[in-house]
Amino acid sequence: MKVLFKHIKQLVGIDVGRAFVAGAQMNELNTIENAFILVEDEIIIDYGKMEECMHQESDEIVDCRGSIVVPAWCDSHTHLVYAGNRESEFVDRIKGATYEEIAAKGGGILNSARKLQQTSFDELYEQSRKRLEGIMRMGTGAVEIKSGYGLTTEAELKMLRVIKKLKENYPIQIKATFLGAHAMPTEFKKNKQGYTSLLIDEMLPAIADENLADFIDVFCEEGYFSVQEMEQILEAGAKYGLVPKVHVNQFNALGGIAAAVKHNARSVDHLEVLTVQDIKALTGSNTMPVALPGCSFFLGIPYTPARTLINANLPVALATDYNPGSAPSGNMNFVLSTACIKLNMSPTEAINAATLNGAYAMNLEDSLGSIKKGKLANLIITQNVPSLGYLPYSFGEDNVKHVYLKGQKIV
Ligand SMILES: N=CN[C@@H](CCC(=O)O)C(=O)O
Ligand SMILES: [Zn+2]
Repeated sequence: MKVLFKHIKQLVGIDVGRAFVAGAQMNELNTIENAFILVEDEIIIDYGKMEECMHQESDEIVDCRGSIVVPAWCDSHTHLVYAGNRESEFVDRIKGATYEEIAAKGGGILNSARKLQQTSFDELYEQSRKRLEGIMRMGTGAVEIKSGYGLTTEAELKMLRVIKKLKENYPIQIKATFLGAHAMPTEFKKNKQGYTSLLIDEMLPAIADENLADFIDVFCEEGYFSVQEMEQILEAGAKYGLVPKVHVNQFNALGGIAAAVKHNARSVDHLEVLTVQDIKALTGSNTMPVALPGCSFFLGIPYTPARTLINANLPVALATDYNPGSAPSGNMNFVLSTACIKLNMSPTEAINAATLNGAYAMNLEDSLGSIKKGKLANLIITQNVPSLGYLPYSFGEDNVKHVYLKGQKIV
């Protein structure tokens, strides 16, 4: 099946032959005015200027007059498989409690873990697939989903099996991350090494046995997992081929970034707190810094200093952090707006961060994140918008007209 997208006002994100873009490169996007794209089944097979389009053979034609076409968003950090919600904690925070105080009283991640442990596989799948369908409609074409609300072997496996079933049933590209080290279960509060051992000796082999994860994550933070514990867990994960993608520097800079880089982390995520040493550790590495502005917005904590990273010639990726506690939204369009408004990123930088750099943060840059012959046909066709910058500028407005994932029309 061949689909020809014609008369595209502006085709954005033409491949530049790099795995990711960093520093000043982030402010460049290759575009073609009045363009076409030809898709065969799942794959982009040609694109170019409309006047050079020779293709007569397509099965379907999509007239894109007035629309901009961009690669679908690549959301490299979510926890979208969860049970219920944490709306009551939201109200507690409005009344003055902090995220940390709520967690210290057994709320937060442990609250979500209790809910998830009591939820059946089928119910968890049902709740999660609705969120997945929601983000697809908003233009997300690739997503990373973490476990970490199970915190027992059985419940972690349940989460990862739900992710696997989502992968099988939807055209959106999904990567799975094992985040058993998300919080210390109450019964292990006085025996932290006991939980780390359970994670390493029981959970990891069981997950590897069913091939349920691509990445391994640890919440490296005061009151959660130390740098040393993180290193121990990452080393164990590496034995099963799991690549690190870690939560670091959300509230405190503990040296987790340097340790993650040492363990060849694909990405370091959050970075609301950042030191000169952290920048040094990232310089020259292959590790992608990932900013999560939706989390800063929702919790009222500092925003990741993206300008500092970009000015240091580093790359930045943007992701939603979609989860019930710190970012209950999977809307990448809002993340782009927030990145421009609060992180002082230009619209061009934000789009690179949400496409190619996001794909790199999931090890998907060979097949997604830019317009290239042979890459997957994951495309957003916008409404009739005046310019590319209008997308993040008009925050809250729905500028997505159509979404195609692997060549299939979603909306
Ligand atoms: N900070 C750690 N994990 C999640 C939040 C988890 C929760 O509050 O449920 C995050 O990335 O923000
Ligand atoms: Zn997270």
